[in-house]
Amino acid sequence: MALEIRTIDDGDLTPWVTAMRTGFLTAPTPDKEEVEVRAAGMDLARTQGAFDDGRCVGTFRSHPQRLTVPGGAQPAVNAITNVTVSPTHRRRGVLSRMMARDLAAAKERGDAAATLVAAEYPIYGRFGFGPATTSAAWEVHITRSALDRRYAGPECGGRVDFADGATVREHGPGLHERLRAQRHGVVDRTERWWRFATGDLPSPMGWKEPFHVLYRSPEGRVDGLLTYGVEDQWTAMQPENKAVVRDLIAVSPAAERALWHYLFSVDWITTVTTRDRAPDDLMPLLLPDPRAARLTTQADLLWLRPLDVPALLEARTYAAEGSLVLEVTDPDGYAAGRYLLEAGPEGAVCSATSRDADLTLGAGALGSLYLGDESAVRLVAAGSVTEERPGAAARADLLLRTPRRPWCPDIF
Ligand SMILES: CC(=O)SCCNC(=O)CCNC(=O)[C@H](O)C(C)(C)COP(=O)(O)OP(=O)(O)OC[C@H]1O[C@@H](n2cnc3c(N)ncnc32)[C@H](O)[C@@H]1OP(=O)(O)O
Repeated sequence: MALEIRTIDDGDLTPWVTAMRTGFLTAPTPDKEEVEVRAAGMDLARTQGAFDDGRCVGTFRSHPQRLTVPGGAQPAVNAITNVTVSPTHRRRGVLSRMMARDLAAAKERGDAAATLVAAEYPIYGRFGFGPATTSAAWEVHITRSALDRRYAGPECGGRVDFADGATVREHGPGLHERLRAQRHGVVDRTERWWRFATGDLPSPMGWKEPFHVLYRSPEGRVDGLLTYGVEDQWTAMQPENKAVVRDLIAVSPAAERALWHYLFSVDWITTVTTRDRAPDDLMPLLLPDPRAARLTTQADLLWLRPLDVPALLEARTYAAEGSLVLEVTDPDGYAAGRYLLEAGPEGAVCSATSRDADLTLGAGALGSLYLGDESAVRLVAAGSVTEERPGAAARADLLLRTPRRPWCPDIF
């Protein structure tokens, strides 16, 4: 019997979760509670399974997402996740078939783009995705930072207090909404996200209660949240505890500085590790010796696949006034065309044109340039974008690049 790819129904949930766990190399059999918790967050109409003789061997699902773009707009995008094909069925085009179905549905729905976090770099370029944000992980050796650890609370009258999970669920979503309005690359967090982060829903990935700390401004506004765990370690009667940051979001520099400074000052903690930060994170600059913050990983995080080029380019703002003609190639057709972008700090107009192109680029390269993290000049030098008119790549960079780099703090 030929391999069947279809959306799943309630009766498929346990085999579907089993197949996903198999693909992700975790113990295959889920317990009932995990299946129920996962099912509550799935839209079955957007959840595909691949079935071989009735056995689920492939998983794929998507969900609605809001992505903040430069300027603060938050267009609807199609977020893809839980992609697996069992090792017994890999490299037979199963992923390609599920991806084709999902992208067609997203285009039909009018989503401006599709997004995902790639398990491995080589998988998604062929489907028109390009790496659009960079993620950084640091290990901070506090004793080498020359930081004054005498800490008497935040500057300017703000305050830092511990919070329980319920308080985080009360204040976190509003704080995150404010962050989303000001930082491009950030994606929305659902109520479920906050429940998982605070232990209110059992996480399939396991959960250990962390410490939550809120920063309040002098006016009493919650402007920052820090969530961290601690790994206990003592050597020769000396504390060498490690704080592992799970989340640090702030909507003012004062809040950001206060939360880092607080964490760097906690007794017994000599090392702080943090992942999924922006590559231009403020944190190293808060240390008298920034070399004490060692960059342990720097890699792509959010991948973006343009589906509606005019809608996407019109959603963001630009660093300068200018125009650009882009010839976008896309074997799947969704983003293909020649577009005139007339851009400026207040927004842009983008429409099909017959004018000569300034740059020729694939959908994935446009995905990489869109949030401002990548440089067109660099992609031309690497051979993945063609400059049709001298100076066009530098002009594209003047328009597209952003003062702060995009940051996607969440893996989904
Ligand atoms: C958003 C997320 O969920 S990311 C998680 C992705 N999942 C994983 O990494 C789990 C482990 N891996 C898997 O489950 C599978 O190998 C998948 C999903 C990555 C690929 O599924 P497959 O059905 O084998 O992919 P498919 O056969 O459609 O491959 C299409 C093309 O991509 C290539 N490809 C697929 N996966 C990879 C990979 N990991 N590395 C390099 N190339 C790859 C194939 O070689 C093929 O190339 P070709 O057309 O030139 O022959």
